[in-house]
Amino acid sequence: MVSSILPLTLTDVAVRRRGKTLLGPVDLSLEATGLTIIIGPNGSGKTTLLRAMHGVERLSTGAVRWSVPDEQAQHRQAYVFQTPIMLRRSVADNLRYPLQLLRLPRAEIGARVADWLARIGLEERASLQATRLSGGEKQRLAIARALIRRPDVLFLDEPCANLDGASTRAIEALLQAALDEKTRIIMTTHDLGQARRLASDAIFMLHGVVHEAGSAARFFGAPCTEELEAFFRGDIIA
Ligand SMILES: Nc1ncnc2c1ncn2[C@@H]1O[C@H](COP(=O)(O)OP(=O)(O)OP(=O)(O)O)[C@@H](O)[C@H]1O
Repeated sequence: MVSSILPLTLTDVAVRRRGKTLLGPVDLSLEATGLTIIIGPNGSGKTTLLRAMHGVERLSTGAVRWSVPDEQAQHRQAYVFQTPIMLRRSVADNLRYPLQLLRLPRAEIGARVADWLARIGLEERASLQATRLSGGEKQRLAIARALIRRPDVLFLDEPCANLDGASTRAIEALLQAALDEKTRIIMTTHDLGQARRLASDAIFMLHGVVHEAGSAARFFGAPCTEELEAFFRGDIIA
């Protein structure tokens, strides 16, 4: 494996639509390892920031750079949406598809699919149409379908929105295993408990800009701004 596509650097990144600034200016650098949590009130720009990092949001100014050329970096990252999108195929075929696109040998595809079916506990449902799975199962499958390609970086937008405790735990276990395998994870969440459980570093978005950022211990233990303290208390932030 060639060296990581990280660090990721955002320089003066802004996204404006119809005269309104949705994001920025943002200057950020994300190191090679760990899990970054992006938190903030509704509409603060979390998803826009995530999409900008992934290269799917048209920038009005600035640049997003990886340590390798953009095209290479694109191939080595994956993005999982808040509402998982299932191919109208079986559960196993949903896992097989990204590997077929990579033109991996059949035996390798078979082995990886079997491994991931077991990891997400869906071996018995391998031939079921994926659209029939429950919300939690769909999200596990969507994450597995992203990780099966072994990306350097996994972006997740609110992966546990609307999921119960058991489903959330199952997804957090998947993310922890991915971290152990050195996948870099960058995700948004509204769940502060989840943020504390998973983050190695965190970003607090407010009104489209990074209001505060830092290592998890400092960020959660000793927030620097009144707004972040208020957000942790559950106050409404204007
Ligand atoms: N394509 C677009 N055109 C115009 N406005 C947009 C567009 N996409 C997002 N917005 C607006 O940009 C702002 C930031 O949206 P974004 O989805 O990034 O926020 P968020 O922090 O992820 O919010 P939430 O927590 O509700 O998911 C919001 O006010 C949203 O309505």
